[in-house]
Amino acid sequence: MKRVLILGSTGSIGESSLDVIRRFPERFKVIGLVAGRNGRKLREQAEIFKPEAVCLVETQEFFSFNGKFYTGLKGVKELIETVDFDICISAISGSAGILPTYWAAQKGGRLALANKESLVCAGKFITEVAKEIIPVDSEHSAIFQCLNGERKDSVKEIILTASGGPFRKRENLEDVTPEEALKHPNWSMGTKVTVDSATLMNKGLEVIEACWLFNLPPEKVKVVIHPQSIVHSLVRFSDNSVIAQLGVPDMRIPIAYALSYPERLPLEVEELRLELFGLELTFEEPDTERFPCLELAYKAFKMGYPYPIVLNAADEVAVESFLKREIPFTAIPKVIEKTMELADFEEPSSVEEVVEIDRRAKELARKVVECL
Ligand SMILES: NC(=O)C1=CN([C@@H]2O[C@H](COP(=O)(O)OP(=O)(O)OC[C@H]3O[C@@H](n4cnc5c(N)ncnc54)[C@H](OP(=O)(O)O)[C@@H]3O)[C@@H](O)[C@H]2O)C=CC1
Ligand SMILES: CC(=O)[C@@H](O)[C@H](O)COP(=O)(O)O
Ligand SMILES: [Mn+2]
Repeated sequence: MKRVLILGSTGSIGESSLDVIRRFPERFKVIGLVAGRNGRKLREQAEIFKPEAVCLVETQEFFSFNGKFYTGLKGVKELIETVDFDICISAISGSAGILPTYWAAQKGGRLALANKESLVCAGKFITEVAKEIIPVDSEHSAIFQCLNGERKDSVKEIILTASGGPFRKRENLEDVTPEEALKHPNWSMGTKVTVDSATLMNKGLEVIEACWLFNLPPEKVKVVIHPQSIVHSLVRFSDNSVIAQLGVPDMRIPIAYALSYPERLPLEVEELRLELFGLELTFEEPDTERFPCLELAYKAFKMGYPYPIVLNAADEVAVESFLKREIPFTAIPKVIEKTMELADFEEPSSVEEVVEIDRRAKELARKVVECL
């Protein structure tokens, strides 16, 4: 029986994780749940899964519950230190996930990682302390599966697939609305990652995530647009064999794999039936002129610390401003580029310094937004 802690249990990945765990009660037990501000949903989850401890980080709200109740960021730290878990699913959205992910990695056990922002910003520190990281992000889970049993020196390059988002074919991006940006063609996800998919920043963050996870230089991490989101990613080997992982777009598949690796669970989700649907699998180059965020991410990673932290912070501010209709969709990459230009921060020497740079870079990005 594996004891599972979920950071971000009330979100899209959190709920899909609970759905997987619920199907295998003999294999997994929920031991702790951490959420931001959705006390109502956390309470329902606590009633069903009966964890030893819960934490609401962003409100002082409290509900009576037969276990330990923590609040605030200090509360997450205490919960992680106190609760004895085998697997932590890291699924808080954004840079709010950096410290909880780091603390969970430090504690030992398996880190089932969905929160890509924590690797983008603090990959150096998290990979230093983590005992085992199994990716949950669909592309990285695909790469991880393709690399299974292969020698690292046989890898020529990895190829991340990107759906291209809802605006792949749209001429004019100036008048894009938040409602349109929140309609992902294939995946149902939280708001931040959905808008990032529409700008291609999600793929940029995933390139950096892949560099840390698989210890590869950015030159060996490529991106191809694949609008059907069936091929989740590919690896090209030294003999020019290409191995890919395919499946229906359902996050319960990579979540289940991260929980059960090296085994596979008998997971009842929709089968991929290519012959029934006459499904076409197509691939094309990303359009980096209309979607500059992808190139900005490569640039930030090549520039090194602290630029990936600044990139991510500015993106979070820009996405929030776009969703509040303060800036147009096309201003998102402009805010990020300008914030990176103005940023004058030192290289961080600890995860606490990463968090401080994130805070200051967000302040700077807000000023950039005001000046637009
Ligand atoms: N959704 C998906 O299919 C995929 C997501 N990912 C990544 O997984 C992560 C989560 O994404 P997703 O589930 O879509 O996001 P959601 O927005 O659906 O959920 C975010 C979760 O984080 C919690 N949260 C937010 N802020 C804080 C905070 N300060 N402290 C503690 N908890 C907080 C929310 O709590 P509350 O709601 O209670 O406020 C919620 O539980 C992201 O990094 C994303 O990029 C990666 C691949 C696929
Ligand atoms: C499901 C998942 O892993 C998301 O990160 C997904 O990749 C988003 O789709 P895009 O390919 O459009 O970024
Ligand atoms: Mn992904």
